Amino acid sequence: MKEIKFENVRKVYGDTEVVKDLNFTVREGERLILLGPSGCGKSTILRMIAGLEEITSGNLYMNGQRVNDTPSGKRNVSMVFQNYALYPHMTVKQNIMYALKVKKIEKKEIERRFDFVLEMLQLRGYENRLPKQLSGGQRQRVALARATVNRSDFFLLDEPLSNLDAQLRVSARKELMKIHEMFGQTIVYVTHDQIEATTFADRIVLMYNGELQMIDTPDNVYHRPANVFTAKFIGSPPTNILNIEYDHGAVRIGSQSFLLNEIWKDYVNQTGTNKLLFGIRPEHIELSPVSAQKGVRGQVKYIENQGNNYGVYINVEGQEIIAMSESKNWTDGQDVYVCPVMEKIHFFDKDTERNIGYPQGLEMKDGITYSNERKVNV
Ligand SMILES: Nc1ncnc2c1ncn2[C@@H]1O[C@H](COP(=O)(O)OP(=O)(O)OP(=O)(O)O)[C@@H](O)[C@H]1O
Repeated sequence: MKEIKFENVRKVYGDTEVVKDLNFTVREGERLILLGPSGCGKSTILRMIAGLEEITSGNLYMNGQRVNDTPSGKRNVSMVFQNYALYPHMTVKQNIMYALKVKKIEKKEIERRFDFVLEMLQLRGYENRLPKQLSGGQRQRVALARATVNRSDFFLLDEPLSNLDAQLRVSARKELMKIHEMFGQTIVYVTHDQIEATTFADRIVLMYNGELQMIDTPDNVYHRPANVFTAKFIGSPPTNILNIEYDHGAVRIGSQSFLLNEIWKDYVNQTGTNKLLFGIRPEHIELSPVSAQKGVRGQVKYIENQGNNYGVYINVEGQEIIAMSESKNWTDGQDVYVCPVMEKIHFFDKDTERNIGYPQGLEMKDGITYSNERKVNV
């Protein structure tokens, strides 16, 4: 059971609680990404799993065993750091083989593993070089190779690709996927890059300020955000979060309103709350230059060229809304009707900022089935 379980885990430095009451399980063989802004506690969590950081309170289980007091060397983990942490005075070969020698693995088996990993990570010909004689990408592959030959149950990576350029990152990610397919380790991977997270993860743990915000698949984190923070953190530009008045199926922004479809109307009415925030992603808004019943009127503030699309910034009664448009033919000050796509809207409780959930049977246009559960954090 290559599982990692956090049970009420806290980490405190002096007076500061940097990880707060953490409860989640990393499933056997999954690729779990720890994602969140700088300082949210991602590396601390990873280092607690590795045994490099003491746990202040709570329990950490690996393979079903409580490991709070188990030294790092006995946890069956391999780790890759952002700065690779290669031994500078050792050659590529010595760096990769070092841990195996320490573990007293048979010489023939060491050579076999070394040969395999050299081939897989395209390091043949570099065996006798020192780290300083390698490029960043090559050093990164040596660090991956060193972690791979160990064949440990748990593979921990802390921003392993952040020193690489965009192209090298893509190929390194593919190599990591290959390693995972072959050895099926449980992977915990820290990044603050959401593209990296969504392309690599089976599930994402989104952290903020030491607190777990949501744990779910990349699709659900994007389409079914558990709370306002998740909705705003995932996606670029971020989800529009608007102050609204809700009244029996009408969503009012200032003096204007639009009607929800029946399925949403029934759902929100049944929750019995009208203290709501409204969420819609920029890419889920249709813009119309002419009056539209499904929308509210605003004025274009400015246009941002985003390469393949244009971000249109719109003022709706004092609130700013960003919408994506394929057209750049919008002029500053022009009236525009903002029409949210009903299948893609979100409501959050104004006080708790938690998502109130989604109506059963809400049809998603892209054919993917999302969880309709009321996602309250985990
Ligand atoms: N040894 C330490 N002593 C005191 N505070 C620390 C220590 N290590 C980390 N912290 C604090 O704990 C918080 C979480 O740090 P951590 O490195 O886990 O964040 P992170 O999410 O990995 O950030 P980044 O993406 O910038 O690496 C930060 O506020 C940091 O300043």
